[in-house]
Amino acid sequence: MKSVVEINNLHKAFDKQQVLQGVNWTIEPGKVIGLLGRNGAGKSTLLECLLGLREADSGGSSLFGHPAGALNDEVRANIGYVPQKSEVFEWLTPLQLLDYFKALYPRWNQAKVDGLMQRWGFDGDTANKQIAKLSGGQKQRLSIIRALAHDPKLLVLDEPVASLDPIGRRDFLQELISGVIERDTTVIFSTHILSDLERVALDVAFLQGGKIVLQGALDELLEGKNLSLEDLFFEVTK
Ligand SMILES: Nc1ncnc2c1ncn2[C@@H]1O[C@H](COP(=O)(O)OP(=O)(O)OP(=O)(O)O)[C@@H](O)[C@H]1O
Repeated sequence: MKSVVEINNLHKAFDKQQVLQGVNWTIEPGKVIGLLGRNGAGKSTLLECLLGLREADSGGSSLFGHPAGALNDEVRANIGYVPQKSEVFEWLTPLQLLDYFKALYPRWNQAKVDGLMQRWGFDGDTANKQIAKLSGGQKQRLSIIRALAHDPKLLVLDEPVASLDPIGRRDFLQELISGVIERDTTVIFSTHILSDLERVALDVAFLQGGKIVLQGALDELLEGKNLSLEDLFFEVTK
């Protein structure tokens, strides 16, 4: 089966700081992968390069067999992305934002959007409030709804739950488990919340020293070692 993501020898530096130093990473369809690494390890940079949103210095990424820097509309329509922080479109209201994106995508699951809007607190005034005036967690919820709305085949989430309260996190994980994983969507998400990751991710990948140093099925990585995921994190990233 064709890989959803294929990254070959990817390098990226900011000024003299080498952040990614030869990342090789292949992700097969239907995988749900948690991307782990210390603060500043380069997770956001890697996810941006992976999606073609940031140009690499050398090496490259391809998505569904197409170079990430030159994706056609059809491939683009199969990708959902939740950035760590997004400050674009802040002058719109949530309803206006979703209407705007609806017009851009050939496929749009309005029933899913309506359900999530209602369950995730956008059923009253909040839906018509300027996004700039929403809380950090409300903005993050909206960003997740936008990324799920077109039923993407590849979902990339950069610390999607960082601003969410415990109920918001539980709701998000439930949505991920029931709505996304069951449809065989490939999911890559970075997080520092290991307990959440253990609930949904079957695979983990560790970014350390500018490379993916360890990747595999979570249960296999922990099997027989008498280690928790936190222990493994310390061991791999120290
Ligand atoms: N636009 C930029 N200009 C200069 N340096 C940058 C830029 N973006 C990121 N960096 C640097 O690259 C390194 C990796 O940053 P990145 O945000 O990718 O890490 P991260 O693993 O996502 O961190 P965190 O877990 O804290 O979110 C950091 O040292 C950061 O300062």
